[in-house]
Amino acid sequence: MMVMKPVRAFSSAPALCYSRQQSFAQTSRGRQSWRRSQLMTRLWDSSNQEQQQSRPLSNQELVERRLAVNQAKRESRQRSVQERLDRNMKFKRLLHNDSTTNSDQESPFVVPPLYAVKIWVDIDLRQEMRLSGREKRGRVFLESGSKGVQTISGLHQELYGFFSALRKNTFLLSASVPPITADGKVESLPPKEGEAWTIETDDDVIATFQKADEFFHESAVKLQRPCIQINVLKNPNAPPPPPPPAYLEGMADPKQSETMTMLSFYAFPPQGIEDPEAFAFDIKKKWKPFGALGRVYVAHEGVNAQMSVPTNVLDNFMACCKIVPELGEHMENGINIDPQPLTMEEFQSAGTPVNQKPAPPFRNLHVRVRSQIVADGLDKSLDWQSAGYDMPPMEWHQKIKEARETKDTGDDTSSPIVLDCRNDYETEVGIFEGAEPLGTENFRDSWDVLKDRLKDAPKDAPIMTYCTGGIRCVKVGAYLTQEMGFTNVSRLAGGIIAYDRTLTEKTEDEESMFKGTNFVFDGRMGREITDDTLGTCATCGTKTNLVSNCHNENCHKRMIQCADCRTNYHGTCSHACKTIVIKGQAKTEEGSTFSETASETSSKTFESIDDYSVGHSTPAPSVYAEMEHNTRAHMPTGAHMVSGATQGRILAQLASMTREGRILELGTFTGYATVCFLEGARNVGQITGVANGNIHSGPYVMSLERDVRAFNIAAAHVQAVGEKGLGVEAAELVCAIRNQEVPSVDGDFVSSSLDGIAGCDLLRVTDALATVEEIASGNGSLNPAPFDLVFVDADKTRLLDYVDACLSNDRLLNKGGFIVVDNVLWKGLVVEASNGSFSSVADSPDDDKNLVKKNRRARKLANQMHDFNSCIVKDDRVEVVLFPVRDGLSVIRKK
Ligand SMILES: C[S@@+](CC[C@H](N)C(=O)[O-])C[C@H]1O[C@@H](n2cnc3c(N)ncnc32)[C@H](O)[C@@H]1O
Repeated sequence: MMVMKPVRAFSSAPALCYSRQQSFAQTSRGRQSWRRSQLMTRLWDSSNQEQQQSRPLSNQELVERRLAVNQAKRESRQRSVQERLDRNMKFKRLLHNDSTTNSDQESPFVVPPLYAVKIWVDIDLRQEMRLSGREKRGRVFLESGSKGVQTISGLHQELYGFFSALRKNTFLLSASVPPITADGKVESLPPKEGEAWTIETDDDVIATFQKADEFFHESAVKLQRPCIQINVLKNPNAPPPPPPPAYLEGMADPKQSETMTMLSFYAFPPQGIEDPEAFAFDIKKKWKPFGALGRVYVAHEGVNAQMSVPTNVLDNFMACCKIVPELGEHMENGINIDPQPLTMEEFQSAGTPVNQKPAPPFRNLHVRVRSQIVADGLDKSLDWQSAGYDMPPMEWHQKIKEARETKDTGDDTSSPIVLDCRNDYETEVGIFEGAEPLGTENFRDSWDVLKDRLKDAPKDAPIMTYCTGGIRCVKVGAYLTQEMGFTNVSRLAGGIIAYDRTLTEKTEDEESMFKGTNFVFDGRMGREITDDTLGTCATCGTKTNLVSNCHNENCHKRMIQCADCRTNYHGTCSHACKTIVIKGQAKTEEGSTFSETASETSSKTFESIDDYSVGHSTPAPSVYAEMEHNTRAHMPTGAHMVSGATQGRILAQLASMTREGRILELGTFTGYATVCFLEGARNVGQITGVANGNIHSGPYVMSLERDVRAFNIAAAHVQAVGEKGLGVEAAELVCAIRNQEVPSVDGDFVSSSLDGIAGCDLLRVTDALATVEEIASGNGSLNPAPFDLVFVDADKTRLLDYVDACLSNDRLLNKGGFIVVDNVLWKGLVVEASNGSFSSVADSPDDDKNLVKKNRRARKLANQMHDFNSCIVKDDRVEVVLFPVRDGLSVIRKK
């Protein structure tokens, strides 16, 4: 678990940068940075400052510092939005009470005096601002009197809070008396000619609210409170929006691009990057229109980027990079472009598969601030501008060819020393002829290797270095010349990527001196340059050039592994990691397999009560983890719906406690809980001695599902369990489902049984509620013997109907039986629902439409869940215990 350090831990070098920041603060970017540094200065622990002054920021500190700044900004924005929302909510409640308890017009303001302000927005401005529905039908309540809005800036603030897209100086305000319908409803219509007055000054604001008061008292129609309409009009004199930068002119729509181009570049600008955070923020914003993806590192020393850009906007992207002062001419060798763009289809599967599914090389654009763009581990910074000769690829090609020929003649005394400055796993799958690998596991180890390798070399020995894209050789070149005193150092300009491209572009049928695969730092993990297979699978020893990272997050070792082993080992490097991945746990001893390793707990330390509780509960058989993995592989977007280990154990235990082990599940999904129930029902059968349970008697599970795909996966799972039980063999069988197309069930019905004791039927239905109501009515085709436990886990909006079907008579659920309802805490939001105000899913002006929609749905469901919980606890036909496990599980006993 990641533990956030307290803010105090940001002990970097405020005083060190202080004077520089003061002069820097005179520029506009400087001012931004200045404000940020001021904020940070407040966060720093002054007692630590002096001793920390000269220490450069560590990577971790930089990251934490950025997180803290962003967090502070987010919190402050959220606070102000929340305050507005709370206030409006409070007003609405007060107004509601007021209107229900006090309709006396003589004293309308029992609650704080409020104005109902209708907001009408000019059509042009509406379109420009792309207003949401709520904004178009604007209404706010503003307090009057000393707490109310009395100034023009106060009124502007209210409007900025209301319209997230409203920009300073782009609008004018006027006010008018709103039209009132005969039954007292306040409408919001465009103001009539000559009936509106402008609001420009504080006096206009006061006069406007006075007018509202007058209208309230004089209106022929009875009004609940004073109201006024504020009109937001487009300012004809507003300065035109700045023209788009030249590099965006005439740009194609990146979404229409048929191909993606992979590229990389780096820059070590001589002046460095003054404020990496501001730079990262700026550059991300600049690149947004291009739909670029990738991973970019920014540090004081420069920029290092691996990206993919839609090919139809590549020229615009490059033009944009050129005018950024820190990039531009400092992008050594320009932008390193992969010779062959990928079609969109190729791109979608060019990355390393995730959960055995195709994945693109990049999914997002990450621009991250680091302490260095290539971590070198040196204790001082060298002059990156002076790093030897940047040798053009064709010259390099000739030199390597000559070296080969010389070597063939047996005289290689004058040959250059060619050093491959990449790590061992990169060198293993591809290398230049005649090159010597440094054989490092990490770039930081290069210096000792170089010292050792070159200790006897004359200072004028020709040394040629290369790496993937050239950036590492800048550091190696600087080290060799400045620290070791070599005078004849050259580096392959643009690295292997540029070599490959240049050779392809400039020659026909010229033999590449680089053999094998060029490892690249994006999801492709390699680009084949020649078909030589040089690597050896670390797991089985066959020849392969495939490189991947171990899927066990705690290991993540980069390794060479063939496609078969990748599948068999679940993308991990060893049996140990495979077991961890399968079990979804973080710690297992080397060599253990699927076994239920309760003994591991004795030596384990625990980080939380949850961790401790899991560690001291009998572990679930490994087949369950396999089912979860299959769900993630085949239905990734719904994988969170699976009950999972903790809840699954509770469900199995509850099923084991029932009288006859008869369980009905509503919402099978991929069958995880179904198998838990089968396990419990089997346990009951083993005690009672009743076997071969079925729809009419004995231990039996019926589960209803409407989704075909989920149904098919669940069918495969329960059938595997029916065939192999719950042990290791079942785990292997279930695991095998992962890599195959799940077979479609012929029909809507699948039967299985666990250990010949507990029977199971999966039914595909159109609507579980209709089916249970039919069973409860006794008039349908299904007439199962009553169940002991009904697990309600289908649609969450009709819970009371499902429960009613269980309680209306005893056909569906036995007396003394249990109804178990999942998700009753709805991500903890029921607490906020019960308070009538949501803070964690409140709308914020910065939220995009999707988030607004998601939050609205979350609030709606939380309210419904709260209503259900409030209702069921008052129902005297049942007794309820709400367990705060996972997303909340209510166990309801039918009296
Ligand atoms: C939360 S998941 C069930 C998870 C499963 N019980 C488990 O614990 O692993 C809910 C499932 O109910 C299904 N569902 C939702 N509404 C339904 C309905 N009216 N009839 C049948 N199935 C429904 C969904 O397709 C989904 O697969």
